Amino acid sequence: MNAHTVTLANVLTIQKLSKKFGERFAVNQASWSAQSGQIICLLGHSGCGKTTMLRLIAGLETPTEGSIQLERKVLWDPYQQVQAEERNIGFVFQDYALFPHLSVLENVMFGLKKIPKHERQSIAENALKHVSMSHHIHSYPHTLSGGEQQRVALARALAPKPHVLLMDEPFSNLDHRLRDQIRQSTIEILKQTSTTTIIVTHDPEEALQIADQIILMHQGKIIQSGTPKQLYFQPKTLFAARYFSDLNEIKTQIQDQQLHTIFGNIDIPKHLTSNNEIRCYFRPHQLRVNRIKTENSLAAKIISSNFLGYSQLLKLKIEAEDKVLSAYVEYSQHYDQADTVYLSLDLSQCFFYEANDSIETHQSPT
Ligand SMILES: Nc1ncnc2c1ncn2[C@@H]1O[C@H](COP(=O)(O)OP(=O)(O)OP(=O)(O)O)[C@@H](O)[C@H]1O
Repeated sequence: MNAHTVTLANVLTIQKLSKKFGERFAVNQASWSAQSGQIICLLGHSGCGKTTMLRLIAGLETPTEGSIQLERKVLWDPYQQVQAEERNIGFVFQDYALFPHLSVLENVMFGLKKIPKHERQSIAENALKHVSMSHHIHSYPHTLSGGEQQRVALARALAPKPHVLLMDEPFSNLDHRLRDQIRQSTIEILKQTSTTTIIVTHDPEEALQIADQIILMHQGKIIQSGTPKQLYFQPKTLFAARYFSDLNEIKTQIQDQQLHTIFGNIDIPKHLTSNNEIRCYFRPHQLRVNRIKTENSLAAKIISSNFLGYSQLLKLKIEAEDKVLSAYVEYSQHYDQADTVYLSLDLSQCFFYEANDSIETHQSPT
C-alpha cells in the first residue's frame, strides 16, 4: 500500500438493514458504513427513518432483516444478537434525557456502572472538564441552560469511551445564536477524542458543515451517500439536489447530439440514455447577474428583490421568454426592482435530470 492510499477500518457496518412497523418500512434495505473517527450525518425530512436507524444501531429496536456490525463483532443479524447494554454505544437523546434528581456529576457517573467504583468520580470529573462544565458538577439539570444540559449529556455519553456515539438532533433544542457555538465546540471534542459519531439532523446546512459523510434518506431508503461536496455538487437525483437549496429549472432540446438551452448548448451528459425530455437545474447563486451585456447573456427585468443582509434574493423575468428565475447576489451591488440586467450561466456546473425523474433512478454528471 502506498503512503497516499491509507484506508481506515470500518467501525460500523450496516448491511441491507430493514425495520418494518406493521406493513410500512421505517428503514428499507439500508447499507452504509462509518470509518474510525468519522462524523456521519443521517439527513432527511421528518419521518424518513433517521431515528429508527439510530435506535436499531443502539439496540433499542429489533431489525426486521439485515445486519449491524461493530468492527468485527456482529451486533445483530438473524442468528446473533448483542443486547443494548452490551454494545458499548453511547446515545445523546434529542431532549438530553438527564436524570432530574441526580446532580451533574452523578448523571455522568451513572453511565460508568461497569467501571470500578473508586475510579468513577475522577473519570466523570475529567469528562465534565472536557466539556467545560467543571464549575457545575454539583448543580441539578433544571438549573442549567439548554446548551449546558447538552454538554452534560455529551460528557455522560463520552465518559465510558464508547466505540460509537449516536446523537439524535443534538442541536435542535438550542436557540439560534447558541447553536453555532455549541455545535462547533461539540465537533471539536468529538474530533479531539476521535469518536466515531452518527448524528441525526434534518438541517442540510448543519450536515454540510459538520459531516465527513452524509447519508441522505427518504421514505426509509438511502438516496445518496458521500462527502458534503459530493452531495452538494454532484447530486444523483433531483430529490438530492433540491434537499440543499431551491433550484431554477429550464427546458432543453436535443439537437445534433447536444442539449440546447436558452443559455447555450452542452454535450448530452453520458448518464442520460433514454428518450425522455431532459431538464436543466441550477442553484440560485449559480446564475450570474450583470449590468453589462456579455456574449450568450439574456436580458431580464428584476421583478422583486429581498434584502437578506450580506446578500439579496432577486426574482428575474427573462425578457424574451415566459420564465422567472431566482438569483442570489451581493447586496453591495444594489440592484433594484425594475432594473434591466443580463444573465448568464455555466452549463457545465448544472444538473440534468429527465423530466419524470423518480427519486432513485436518474443521475447527474459526476
Ligand atoms: N414505534 C413505532 N411504531 C410505529 N411506527 C413507527 C414507530 N417508530 C417510528 N415509526 C414510523 O416510522 C417512520 C420513521 O420514523 P422515524 O422517527 O425514524 O423518522 P425520523 O426521520 O427520525 O423523523 P423525525 O425527524 O420527525 O424524528 C415514521 O413513519 C414513523 O411514524
